[in-house]
Amino acid sequence: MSDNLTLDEVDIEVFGQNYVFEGPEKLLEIWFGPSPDTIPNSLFPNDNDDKPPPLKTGLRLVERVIWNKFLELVKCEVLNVINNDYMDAYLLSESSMFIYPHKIILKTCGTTTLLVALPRLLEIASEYCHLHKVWRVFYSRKSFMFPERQSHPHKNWNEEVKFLDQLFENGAAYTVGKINGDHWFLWLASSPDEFLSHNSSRLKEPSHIDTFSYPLDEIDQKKPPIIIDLEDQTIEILMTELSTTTLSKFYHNPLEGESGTEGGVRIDQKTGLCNLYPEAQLDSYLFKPCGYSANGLVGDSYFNVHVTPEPICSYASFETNIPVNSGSIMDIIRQVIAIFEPGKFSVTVFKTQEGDFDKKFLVESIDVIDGFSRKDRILYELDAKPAIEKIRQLIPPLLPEFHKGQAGRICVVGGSEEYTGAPYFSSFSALKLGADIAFVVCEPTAALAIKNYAPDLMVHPYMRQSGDTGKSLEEVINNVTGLFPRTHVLIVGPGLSRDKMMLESAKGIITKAKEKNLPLVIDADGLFLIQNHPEIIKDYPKAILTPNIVEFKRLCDAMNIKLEGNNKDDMIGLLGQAFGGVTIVQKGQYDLISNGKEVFKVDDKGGLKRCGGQGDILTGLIATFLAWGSAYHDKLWQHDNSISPTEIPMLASYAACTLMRECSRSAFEKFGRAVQTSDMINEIGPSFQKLYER
Ligand SMILES: NC(=O)C1=CN([C@@H]2O[C@H](COP(=O)(O)OP(=O)(O)OC[C@H]3O[C@@H](n4cnc5c(N)ncnc54)[C@H](OP(=O)(O)O)[C@@H]3O)[C@@H](O)[C@H]2O)[C@@H](O)CC1
Ligand SMILES: Nc1ncnc2c1ncn2[C@@H]1O[C@H](COP(=O)(O)OP(=O)(O)OP(=O)(O)O)[C@@H](O)[C@H]1O
Repeated sequence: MSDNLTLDEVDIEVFGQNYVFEGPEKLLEIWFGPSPDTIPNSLFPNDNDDKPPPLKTGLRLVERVIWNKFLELVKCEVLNVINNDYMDAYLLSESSMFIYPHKIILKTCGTTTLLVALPRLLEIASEYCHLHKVWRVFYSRKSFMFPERQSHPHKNWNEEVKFLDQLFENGAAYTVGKINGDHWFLWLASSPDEFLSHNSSRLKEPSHIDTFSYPLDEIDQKKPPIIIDLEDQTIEILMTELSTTTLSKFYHNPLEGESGTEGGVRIDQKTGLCNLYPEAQLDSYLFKPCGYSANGLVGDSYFNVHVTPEPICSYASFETNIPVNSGSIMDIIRQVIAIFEPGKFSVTVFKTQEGDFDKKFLVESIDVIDGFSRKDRILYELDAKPAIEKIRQLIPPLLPEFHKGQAGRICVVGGSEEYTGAPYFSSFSALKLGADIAFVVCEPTAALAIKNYAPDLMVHPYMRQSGDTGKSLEEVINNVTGLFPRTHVLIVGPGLSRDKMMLESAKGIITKAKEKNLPLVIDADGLFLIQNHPEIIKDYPKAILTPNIVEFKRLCDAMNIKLEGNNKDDMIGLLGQAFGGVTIVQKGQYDLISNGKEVFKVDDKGGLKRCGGQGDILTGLIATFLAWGSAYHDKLWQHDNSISPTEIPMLASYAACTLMRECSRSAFEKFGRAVQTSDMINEIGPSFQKLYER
């Protein structure tokens, strides 16, 4: 840059009078699987080591010359490549490309023709990596500054959507923000039949999109099912009207040294960009006469920075998938803003999962920055979680023609001299969620207490503890099974106690329930019974076991599943397999749900008080969702019957776990340390409304 010329004059001298550059990038993410280990032929060196595997698999096997050719279609070229164990990061003449084994992220600015190259990208994945199916696709960009300069299909959003829709069926296109101001376009599609924990959007089956779940009859006993943690988060800070002082730093001044990589390093230091993530492996580049790009790698995450410093179209972007939380997001925004001194900026946080903080809270935590006034704050839920969408279909509508009992009749077998709260929590939660009728079958002294808490419950004092006179084991079992014609789902265990007669009765009741094909939820002392007699429940796919951490370990011991040599999170799949397709709900800091074939993970935020009885609420919730699943298959109301009966236990468990955590979160928010299980029961209605009512 000449000392005597203004930046505008430099631009005119170098580029000519009408030169402008389109800084805002097009961003494409193609996922061929949820994680590197879902990609065929992943080369994991040892199953047992904790250190990350080399991950030099999948898309990373494609040779550089192939990518070079591919990038010609995009109209950009490679300037430099860096890599680490997790990915290869390409610095491009027009932005960046990140290649993981299972996904590719391509971001290009100017008048590049990114989408034109997409069919070739799918061919490359198929030809060189045997990746014939795509699992998730995102395409997004901010509204262009100079749309008239773009080429097909980027001339307008409708053309881009049409282009993508032709490649993948049932994509969803969104516009977010002010149509007559800054706005964003987003197109996305993901696999239709997800076995996942949470929050990614879901569409119907596109030609290139498929899932990776195992059919039950193909279970490989040695291989644990894949655990899908879809946590993925991208933050973008897009800045315009950068200060002249800042802009001048991104011009090449021959007196200071070379441009290119050497110049990039100079800029990193001059601007403080190298301090954003001091631990990052940084690859930066100064263009001639101006402009700057950088890729940074931090473990399995990246960031990139691109700067268009011409004053007439000044623009800088910062993007990262390095996780932030609501505490640290302001720090990173402030740091970036301080470096670029923009006149205007926008922040986009794209999250597939709430993780350890509420997304609403995250958006609200993006505070006002000194010197700026906020014009807009938008929380946009792009699409419901796939499982949630299915669960919504299972919820019976409230119709005037329905009669008493059709929306669910739940029977809880539990409640002893010692424990009266547990069966009450379980049965009352079922009612609060929307079951019509709840019975409690318990020991006579417990019956008195429970009748006093809740006249809404029907309490049958049929159970007997050892030493009680007046009823034989057979009579007890017959009395309880007499309720079966009026029962949709049976819960066994809350407050049952470990009394021998109570456990023997429970055993007989479970056996009879199986003969009647009744869905079963087994918890607490019911699990103690199963731990000693796993054969009672083995191979009964209509059973759900809900162990806490201690009960889970005992069940694993009973089924001879050893922790040594197995990843902690793999155990649930193995236990589900060992029980022959019974659904296991492993409760804890996060909940894992598995039928031995798939694993759902639920880590939505819960409260911080661990009062006794929360597990009992969960059983009541699961049972009600199960009852609704039966009503769905009995065609109680009109629907498309798209959900198979075998999906119900996993979906019901998922629904109940998400709901339970939301109840505990909201009750804790109100009462803090004083919160009680009964306060959580009061949150069932509002929480259900929030999560599941349309
Ligand atoms: N209000 C009522 O009426 C309620 C009644 N209930 C009924 O009580 C009955 C017994 O149920 P339970 O859970 O106390 O027995 P069980 O699992 O054998 O635990 C034994 C020991 O294991 C431990 N431990 C347990 N959980 C753990 C964890 N997550 N993480 C770590 N450790 C854990 C813990 O050991 P500690 O902490 O004392 O060392 C505990 O003492 C059953 O009928 C149930 O339905 C409950 O539903 C609550 C509300
Ligand atoms: N550390 C945690 N963080 C968040 N939620 C948790 C945590 N631990 C348990 N939970 C939730 O609390 C509920 C009950 O789980 P818990 O492990 O306490 O079962 P439990 O011992 O059978 O309960 P109960 O007291 O009814 O016998 C579950 O929904 C679980 O997800």
